[in-house]
Amino acid sequence: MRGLPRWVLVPALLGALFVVVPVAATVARVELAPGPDGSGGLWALLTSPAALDALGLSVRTALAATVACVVLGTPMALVLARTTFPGQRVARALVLLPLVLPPVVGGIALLHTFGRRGLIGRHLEMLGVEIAFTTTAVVLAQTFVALPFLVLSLEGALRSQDTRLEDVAATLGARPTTVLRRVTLPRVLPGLLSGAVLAFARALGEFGATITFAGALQGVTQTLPLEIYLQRSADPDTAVALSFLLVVVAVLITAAVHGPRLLGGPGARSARPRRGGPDAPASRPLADAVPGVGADAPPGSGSGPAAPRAADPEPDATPAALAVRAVVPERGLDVDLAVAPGQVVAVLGENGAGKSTLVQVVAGLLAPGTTRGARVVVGDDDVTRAAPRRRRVAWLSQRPLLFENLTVEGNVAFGLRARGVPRARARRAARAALARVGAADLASRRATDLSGGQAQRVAIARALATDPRVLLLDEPLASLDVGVAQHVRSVLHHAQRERPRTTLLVTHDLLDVLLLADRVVVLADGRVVEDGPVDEVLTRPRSRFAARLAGVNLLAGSVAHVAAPEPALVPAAPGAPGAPGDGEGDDGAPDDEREVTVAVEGAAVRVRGTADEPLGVGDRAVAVFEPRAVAVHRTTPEGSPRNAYPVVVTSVEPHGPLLRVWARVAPPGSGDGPADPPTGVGHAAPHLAADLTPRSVAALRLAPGERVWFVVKAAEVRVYPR
Ligand SMILES: Nc1ncnc2c1ncn2[C@@H]1O[C@H](COP(=O)(O)OP(=O)(O)OP(=O)(O)O)[C@@H](O)[C@H]1O
Repeated sequence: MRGLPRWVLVPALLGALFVVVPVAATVARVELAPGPDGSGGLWALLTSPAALDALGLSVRTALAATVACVVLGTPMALVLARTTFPGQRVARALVLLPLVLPPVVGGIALLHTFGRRGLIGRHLEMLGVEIAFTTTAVVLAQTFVALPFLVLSLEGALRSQDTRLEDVAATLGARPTTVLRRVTLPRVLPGLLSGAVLAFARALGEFGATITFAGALQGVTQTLPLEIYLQRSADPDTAVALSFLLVVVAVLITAAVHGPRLLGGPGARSARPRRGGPDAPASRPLADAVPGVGADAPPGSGSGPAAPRAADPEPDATPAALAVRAVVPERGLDVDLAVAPGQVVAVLGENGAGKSTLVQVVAGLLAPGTTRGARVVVGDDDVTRAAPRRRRVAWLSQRPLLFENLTVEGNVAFGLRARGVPRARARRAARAALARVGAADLASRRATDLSGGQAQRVAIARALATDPRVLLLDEPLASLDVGVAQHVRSVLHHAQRERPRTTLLVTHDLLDVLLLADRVVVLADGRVVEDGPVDEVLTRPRSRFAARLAGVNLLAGSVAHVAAPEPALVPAAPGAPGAPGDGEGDDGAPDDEREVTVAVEGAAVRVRGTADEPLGVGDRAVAVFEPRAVAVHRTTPEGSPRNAYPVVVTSVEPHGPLLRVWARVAPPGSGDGPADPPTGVGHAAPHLAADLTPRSVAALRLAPGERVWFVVKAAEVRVYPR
């Protein structure tokens, strides 16, 4: 009752009574014992030939209708839940029409379709096939009214599932049919069972369509509801006894299917997605449950340039290069990227920059666009049009996305089995892959019974077990605690050292970049804005994102002034002071250093610094300086050569023994003190950091919204071309 008002109980109870009392009233009317003349009595009534005929017919036809509903309804639910096509809403409404149609209307519709003069019936009759008023007609009528129940139930279950598991299965090499059989359907089994039960119950109780389309011939079309209806006036006791029987049959069947749920069976998994009893039938590896799995993907059966081969558990070939040109306008992505064999490229960028979209394009989950030249090439194979399973590109996302219906070993062996590796060999390889990530002891665990770090290690083993040519790591450590992330990071590090793989690593974490990557690519608004070796990008960032990652301030803009002499235009005579090779310029700085002033984008300010690369007026440039080089003043500072910026403090946060004060450059306000309003600074304005001691922060009374001045000496600012 927690969180619910007590009055809710009253209508809830009334509703329950409304359902239960009529059933109880019927049951109360049942005469169990025979009358004084020896006639009647429940047993005699139920075992009369007419009752037995009706019961047998009802159960047989309802079962047949349920099978028909499963066979037809499952694909219908899949199409409705997993595809989009024009007129889908209309199609869905039509499929569900029997739910709202009076059954007798359904019977008439069936008669006009399958009757002797019906649309299809007249052709069937020419072939000597008659359907109306036969047992087949009963099954058709029951299927007609019961089908929407299965479709609705299964479609709901399918829609609530995370489709990325199917994407993972596809990238591991599974064919669509294998994905459906081993990933999709096992996960929606409870929904399928509920739908089948509902369909059976509906078929068992079907009356209107049956009597219209099939009539009431004892033993042929006279099902239990029809028998009850016919006996109602002729023999009310028999009608009551048969009604009782229908209630008992319905209750028994519902309990039979839903019962295991209460005992921790397959249904239990939907109620408790993370935990389940070890005896649950669905917890068996599906490889055991489905004989011959993988037989539809024999080794080397694929066609096309990147056809899969049976994965070798032993590391083999040299890593493949990756080239991707992707233009996906609806996601704002326009990227051209080439990755050397075995290189680990950290893909960085703000939220929404396009990192995951790039990864999806490489994995084959998203087309690279229709622009000329759009392509994905792995090694020598152009896989632009190849299905994910044919690319041998493994994809690891933020969530481990393990297959819940499989054990840990079953998960890791999945890709190998999907590629046709025999079961025993796949299991051996899976155990070896688990051992490599330090998870050998987890092999027989259920995938749902793992911690986040364990699950992610298993996911890594699963990705590596198929020996992918390219590894896509989309923030695989993002959802882990710091300690666990460190462990998983070192697992990845060792895996890469043991067997270098061409890798795209999407991350927001500096440690990932430092420990795992060789190169950094920064995306902004779907474009590559920075690309270079890790050390270069972190020491000389040219994008705001890289600067923030490296913990330095960056002001981007264009060169407004270069102090004479222009570096490249006025070369000094060899040997003369300031000439190349003499080691020093006029001011004691290295001779190729020049003072450069940059007009900053997004703020009406300039920054002066030194550049050691040739730069001319108008060139795009970035000015970089450390937060510890920034002094903070309450009033406008005097003196030169200094850069001074009016800023509004946005936050103060701990940074080792210091405090980092974040502030946005803002036009000088009406004075010192709090800005009005404090948030009135545009988000495009440069965001700068200053590292101060807690004492200084207290003395300056720095708090969000305060207007102060950030001051940095020109000698502390390095300017680089963009
Ligand atoms: N399924 C989708 N359908 C349509 N647009 C999408 C979809 N997923 C992402 N987008 C859009 O595509 C752009 C790039 O998104 P993407 O997820 O690739 O960014 P990201 O750099 O990975 O971001 P994050 O760091 O938040 O994961 C964003 O504008 C986003 O809103």
